[in-house]
Order: sequence, then structure tokens, then C-alpha cells
Amino acid sequence: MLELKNISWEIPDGDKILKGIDLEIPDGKMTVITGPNGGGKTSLAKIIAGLEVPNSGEILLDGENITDWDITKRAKNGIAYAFQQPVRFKGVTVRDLLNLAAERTLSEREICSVLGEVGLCARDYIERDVDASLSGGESKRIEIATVLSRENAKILVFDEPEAGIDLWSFTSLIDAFQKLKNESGKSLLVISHQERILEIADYIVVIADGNVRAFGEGKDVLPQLLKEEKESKCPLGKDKKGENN
Ligand SMILES: Nc1ncnc2c1ncn2[C@@H]1O[C@H](COP(=O)(O)OP(=O)(O)OP(=O)(O)O)[C@@H](O)[C@H]1O
Repeated sequence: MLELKNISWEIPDGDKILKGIDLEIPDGKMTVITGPNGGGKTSLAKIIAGLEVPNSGEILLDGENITDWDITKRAKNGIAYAFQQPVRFKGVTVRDLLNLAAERTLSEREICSVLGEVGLCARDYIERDVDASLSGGESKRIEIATVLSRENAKILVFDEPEAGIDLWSFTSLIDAFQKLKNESGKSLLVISHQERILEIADYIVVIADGNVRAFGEGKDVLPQLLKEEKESKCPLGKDKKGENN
């Protein structure tokens, strides 16, 4: 299990972005982190992946303190992270990237299958460089396919997988998440604002203003979120003008 204990993080100018986050991410379940823009979701995901170091607090993986582990060590020990804005590499093909992620040579069929899960036709992409020639949506889908290929990963972290993805590919992605959640035994941690992703979550965490504002089973948290949205409130106890209520 991944546990976050009293995680705080501030940026160099002294602004506190995360203010003592306590969370237990259940094993083998799909947990979706949601909340208003700028609330601290990506910052938290980066801290989990080892891209940022918290100013205080601890991260435990299966009881082991991993707070000081860098991104490589965390990746080797099963934490896979899909960036909100994917990194591009000139001279590396889609095939290379997927083989690297799987830590073995995947068959054409396996590559087809994983690209198909994100709505890409392998024939058109397998030998393409993962560089700036890819559109934003293509690059995002390849990034997601890379994380799906990480066979050794125990915890898959996706930051706004829906961003820039067309409706058809999005439907494939929902199916891929459903399959992972039902069959893989892996933990999925997904940052999302998308109602269809929230609907399939086992657990939902609402992060706002650097705090956990709600955490619980999706069936309990989602109706409250939707009710607040209908009443034009943000899920943080502020209305849309930013006034507390
Ligand atoms: N490296 C940084 N330097 C300065 N400010 C930062 C940095 N990283 C994050 N922030 C600020 O911290 C706040 C939280 O950002 P974060 O990306 O974690 O929010 P978020 O909840 O993921 O938002 P969104 O839903 O818009 O993706 C924002 O105000 C952001 O501008």
C-alpha cells in the first residue's frame, strides 16, 4: 500500500502548495484524485513519482519509507508515472519506448494491442519517433500506452489522461482502465476532472487548496461532487467567485 503521511510542499518563493496531506492509496483499486485547478493534484503526483521532494512528511510503500528514493528507484520498485505533458525524445521510436517500458522485446501483436487500448493504429505509429512531429493527443496516448506496458509496475499514476484525447480514444481508455482495475491487481491512481473516469473510480480523493477535502468510496463521494457542481459550488467550500461558504 502507498501511504502519504503529513506531506507538505512549498515552492521557492515560500508559497505552500501542499499543506499536510494524509492519504492511504488502497492496493489493487482505482483511486481518482480530483479537485479545482491549481489545488495541488499534479504536485502530489510528482511527489509520489519522485519528481519533487516534499519539505516534510513521509511516503511509505508497503511499509517502507521511500521519501528519499529518486524517480528511477521508485520506477524500479513499481511506481509508473504518466506525465500531464508527455516528454518527447528524438531518435527513439514508439516501439523502442514500449520495449523499454516493458523491459523486454514486445511482439508486434503485443504492441498492436497496447496501442489499440489508447486508440492508435500500430501500423501508423510503431516506427515513428516520439518527437515533436507527434500531435499533442498522439503524444499523450503514447505516454499512456508506455505506462500500460510497464509490466513490473504495481502503482500506475496517470495525470489527466483525458487531456487532448478525442472521444473515440477516450472510450478505449475507459475500457483499458476498467480492464486494469478488474483483472490486473495493480493500483491505479488517476488525476482527472472527467465524470466518466470518476464514475468508474473505486475511491475518490478531492484535493483543494493543498488539502484533502474529501476521501471515500466513489459511490459516496461522486454524488456529493455532482450536487455541488449543480449548485455552482466548487468542491472545496468556495463558490465560483472564490468566496468561502
Ligand atoms: N514548480 C512550481 N513553481 C511555481 N509554482 C508551482 C510549481 N508547481 C506548482 N506550482 C503552483 O502550485 C499550484 C498547484 O499546482 P498543481 O499543478 O499541483 O495543481 P493541479 O491541482 O494539478 O491543477 P490543474 O487541475 O490545473 O492541473 C498552482 O498554483 C501552480 O501554479
